[in-house]
Amino acid sequence: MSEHSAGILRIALPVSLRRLFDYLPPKSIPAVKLTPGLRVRVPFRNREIVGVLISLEIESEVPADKLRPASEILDSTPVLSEQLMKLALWTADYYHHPAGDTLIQALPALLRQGYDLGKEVHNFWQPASNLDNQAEIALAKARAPKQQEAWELIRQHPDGISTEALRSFGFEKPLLRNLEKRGLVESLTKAPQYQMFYDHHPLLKSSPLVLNSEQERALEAVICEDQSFSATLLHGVTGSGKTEVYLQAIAHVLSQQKQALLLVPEIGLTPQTLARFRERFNVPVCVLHSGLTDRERLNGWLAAQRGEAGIVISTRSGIFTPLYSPGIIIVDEEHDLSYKQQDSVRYSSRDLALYRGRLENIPVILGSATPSLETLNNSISHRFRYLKLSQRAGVATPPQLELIDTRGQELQGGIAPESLHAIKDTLQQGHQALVFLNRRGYAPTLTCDHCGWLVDCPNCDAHLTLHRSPPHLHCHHCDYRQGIPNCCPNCSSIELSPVGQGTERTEEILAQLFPKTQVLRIDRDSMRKKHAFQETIDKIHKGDPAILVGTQMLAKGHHFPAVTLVVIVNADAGFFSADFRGSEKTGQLILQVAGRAGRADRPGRVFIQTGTPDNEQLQTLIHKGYDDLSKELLDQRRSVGLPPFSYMALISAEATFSQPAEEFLVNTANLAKQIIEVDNLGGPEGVLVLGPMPAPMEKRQGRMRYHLHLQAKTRKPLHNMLYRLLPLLEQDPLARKIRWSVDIDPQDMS
Ligand SMILES: Nc1ncnc2c1ncn2[C@@H]1O[C@H](COP(=O)(O)OP(=O)(O)OP(=O)(O)O)[C@@H](O)[C@H]1O
Ligand SMILES: [Zn+2]
Repeated sequence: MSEHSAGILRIALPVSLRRLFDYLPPKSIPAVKLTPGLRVRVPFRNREIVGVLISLEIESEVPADKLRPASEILDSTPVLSEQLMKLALWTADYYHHPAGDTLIQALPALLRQGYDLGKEVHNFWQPASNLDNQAEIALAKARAPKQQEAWELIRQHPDGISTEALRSFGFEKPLLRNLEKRGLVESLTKAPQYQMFYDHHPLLKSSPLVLNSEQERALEAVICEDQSFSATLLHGVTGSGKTEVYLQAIAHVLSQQKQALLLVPEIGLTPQTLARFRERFNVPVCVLHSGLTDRERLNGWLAAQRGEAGIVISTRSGIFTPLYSPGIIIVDEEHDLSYKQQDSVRYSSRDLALYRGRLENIPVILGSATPSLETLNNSISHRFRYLKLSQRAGVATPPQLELIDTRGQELQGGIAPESLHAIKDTLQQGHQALVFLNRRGYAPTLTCDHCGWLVDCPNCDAHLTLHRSPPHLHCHHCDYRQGIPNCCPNCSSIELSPVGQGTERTEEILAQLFPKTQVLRIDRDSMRKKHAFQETIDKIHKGDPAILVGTQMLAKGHHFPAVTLVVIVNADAGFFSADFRGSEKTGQLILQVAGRAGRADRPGRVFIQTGTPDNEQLQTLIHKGYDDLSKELLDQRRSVGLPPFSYMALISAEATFSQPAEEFLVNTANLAKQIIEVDNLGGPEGVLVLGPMPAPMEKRQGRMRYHLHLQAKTRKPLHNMLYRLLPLLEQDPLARKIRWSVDIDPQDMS
């Protein structure tokens, strides 16, 4: 133990060790006051790394002669607020991940790498100094509304407005360069200057819709209180106008000079959603998602931290976005699996949103048409307030769901005759039809008609998917690709045929059947090019008759007014999945896809094709709806003690060969059982150890995978056992030979 009068810096470092590290202050005394949340550069082993100061201590367990000084304090003010540090440390604790690594991941990449915020200069735009009004007249004549809008904004800022601020209003660089060419504006670089979001007047650009009575009640419930912490489930059927409630709740928050954080699923961040926010508000809206460069991400992060952006819209990792004056957190489509991080710190940002709301003492809204069973259960037990929007907004009516029995039917491109008829009718009426198929590629696999050989991935327990454009075989689990063989490698027959349907094949067949109609395919393959998605969405919005064929990408969050028919091909397979969440997820997906039909003034129909029309859960979903299905599923979960009526941790191990991975989990199971015994964590309320067992997909990416489940009725014993277990696992020599991980509240059990 050593005592140090100048203080000891306790620092979180991005390393895999489950502890914090002690350093002395840097030799050259920093000019800034040492406060938690500053970044510090320190020597670690034989390199220098960036960490975050957690606390100042007087003594250390490290002997005085072993303590090293930090190299440099990187910031003058903390990059992480006290609340965000608490959030990150809670995340590390709850998800049993090393604190340093968790904390560092809460920062944008450039800050992790030690980027110097002190030397920052920003790009600004201001009216040209030798502006002549001919240029203005020319612009007015040019009928370029977006340029006109940008020009008016810049004109209101004689001292310049930053490129970043302009971007958050939706004005990108090329447009600004155009204004520059016209001689209207000029750009300059200078030290950052900030304009607070509430200094933009008025706050609203366009007026809100008149709410229906359910929306009105929901809005009042959310904003009437003192804006302190509350958790609300907004359960609104598809098209019920949840987004309008969010918009108006946000307007209220902004008027109190507070900011809003809206989380959306990775796939839900549609350009229309963003456009809707930018049309409504006259404050900068900052958008954070995986497609940004490091610089763009940092800029957005800073705009939120400094209070320049009034609204932050972000996917999962945005839950750690710093806010100058937090006012509300909204998690849209809260049931979506993309909120759960599947590697490194396996957090659920929906669950973190609730914890953050508590820390910041602000309301949290979880919205969905198909809430997760966890969230529904929380509202049944009154932990969350429950608000329902049971009607579609405006004049739209709920879509009518029909089951199509495909047994004994001749399908074309996977589509039943009755569905084809309906597509034809829909097109004749001048509307659009949407065909949903959860399989991209041409066909799920390729077979030999002669000997029955199927083409398998060499690295995974999976078939290769056949793709036609360009022609190849592709593993969707490990990305392995190969050419299409000319003959069967088993019997040399040249009769190889595709098995089953993929979006490419359905698109091809529909294009043959409806040669005069445009068939638009929307999946990850067809949307790979940069502007492809936006271009296709624009085509759909034109409203001309069309058939849309797509995967999940098309299913969620979109508002296509001309779609009046939805055909769901084989979505019910998930009801038979081995995963205990299979039925829940399938029910949600079917309803989300169905929800795309009839969202405007024309009623919608939904055909659900199935080979198992008698399936009870499918029947419940169609005839009684999601409320009844979710009640049944909750009863089942309760009777067998599965989440949300129990808590789970999944310990996974994988290696090139089975033996070390399996042995590691056998050791883990034994250690777990010893801890249960010694610490008295067993019994009916205690921890159950299940496994080890092979993972449902035993081989993936060339590795053999095993699972061990730990389960308990309450959280506490499970976490107490993990606190004891995990440090022991780190000491197992096998731990270094294999890959292993802990997943708390696991969602993906494959
Ligand atoms: N009070 C209202 N009056 C008229 N139209 C409304 C009203 N509220 C919402 N709408 C319109 O109804 C449509 C659907 O609303 P919105 O997108 O907000 O629904 P949602 O519940 O978020 O949908 P989903 O969950 O299916 O994506 C939109 O076009 C919206 O402009
Ligand atoms: Zn593979």
